Amino acid sequence: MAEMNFGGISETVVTSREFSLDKAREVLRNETIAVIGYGIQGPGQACNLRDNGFNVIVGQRQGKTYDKAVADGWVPGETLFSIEEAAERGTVICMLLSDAGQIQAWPSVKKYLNAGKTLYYSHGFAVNWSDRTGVVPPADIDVILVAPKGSGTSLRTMFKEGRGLNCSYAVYQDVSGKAEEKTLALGIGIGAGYMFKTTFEREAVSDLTGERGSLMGAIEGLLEAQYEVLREHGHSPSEAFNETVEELTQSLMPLFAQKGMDWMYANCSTTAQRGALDWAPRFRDAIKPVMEWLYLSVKSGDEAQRSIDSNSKPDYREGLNKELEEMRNKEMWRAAVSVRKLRPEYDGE
Ligand SMILES: NC(=O)C1=CN([C@@H]2O[C@H](COP(=O)(O)OP(=O)(O)OC[C@H]3O[C@@H](n4cnc5c(N)ncnc54)[C@H](O)[C@@H]3O)[C@@H](O)[C@H]2O)C=CC1
Ligand SMILES: CC(=O)[C@](C)(O)C(=O)O
Ligand SMILES: [Mg+2]
Ligand SMILES: [Mg+2]
Repeated sequence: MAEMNFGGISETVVTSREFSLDKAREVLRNETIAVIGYGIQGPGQACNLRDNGFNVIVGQRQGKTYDKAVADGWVPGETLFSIEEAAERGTVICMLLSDAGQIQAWPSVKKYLNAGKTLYYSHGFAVNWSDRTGVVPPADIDVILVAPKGSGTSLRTMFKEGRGLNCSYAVYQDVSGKAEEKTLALGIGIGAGYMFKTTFEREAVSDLTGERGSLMGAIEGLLEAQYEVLREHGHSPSEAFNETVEELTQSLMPLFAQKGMDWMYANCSTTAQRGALDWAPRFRDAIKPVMEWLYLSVKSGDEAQRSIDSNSKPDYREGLNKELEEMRNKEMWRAAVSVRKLRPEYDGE
């Protein structure tokens, strides 16, 4: 564990310097890690754990993602099973079904959660909103969390590049007295870059806020608003797209990712700096009430309920795909396809 100063506030973080991969392997030596669900997080975590030398099996229902598991080298009857069979065989049960799927599958997983097993999550959702999910873990098992702060797809690609994706970690129930050490071992095993400590409640609330806010919902809304205004005032799609998205992702975001926002500012014109410094507080003040509304909507459980209700429908996937198709077909994102093709490094992908 290392104490790190985050802008004046001291926090505990854990990296592979404090908790080595060898130590992680030692801690989980006698465990069979059952990754239940093979959607986005499942493949990232299961494949990283396997490549890191852990004893891993996968549980997934039949269908497209089961076939993906086979293509990734999981062998039916040896390392790939139905959800129930994996839950029975595993000693560490990693609940990586969709959050709505976890509710439906809970009765068939719960019956295999015997004393001595460990229940692992990558989200605080199921347990934090137990009044809505019905998920109440048995009292005689460890319940822990490692939540990658990014897509399972990035978890895997960053691992292959020798990098690591940051994760939060939490212990909800420590029966064995070893819950924290198992949590950290699993975090290192799945390829965490560093881990910061949280609780199930704080993870659930911050995660739903972040993804609805600046990470996904707010950024999409902001980009659309600017693109629409430029187009409504006669600017061409290529100009509107470049000035709204392409310059942000290709030039300016990497600058503030590397050395902070003031560094990005310092590398832009004095004209840009003057204007952006004036407009940033206006945007902050206009957006903050919506952020507050969002936070309270998450905190009250309303957002969790909405996601449970819509994602529990049998045709939820078709519905989501249709909405993504509508997004893809917007002029802004069709313009993006052409812009990407014009990048000098474009290689047909
Ligand atoms: N997608 C991501 O990268 C991230 C996800 N998480 C968390 O990780 C967990 C897994 O999320 P994803 O990988 O996005 O899940 P997902 O939406 O990709 O679903 C995983 C699998 O669940 C199965 N499934 C869904 N409903 C089912 C049901 N009723 N019965 C049986 N199987 C069912 C599907 O076959 C699917 O392959 C969630 O708790 C999520 O909040 C955390 C960080 C990032
Ligand atoms: C990728 C991630 O961490 C999200 C946005 O919270 C999610 O996929 O739920
Ligand atoms: Mg997240
Ligand atoms: Mg999330």
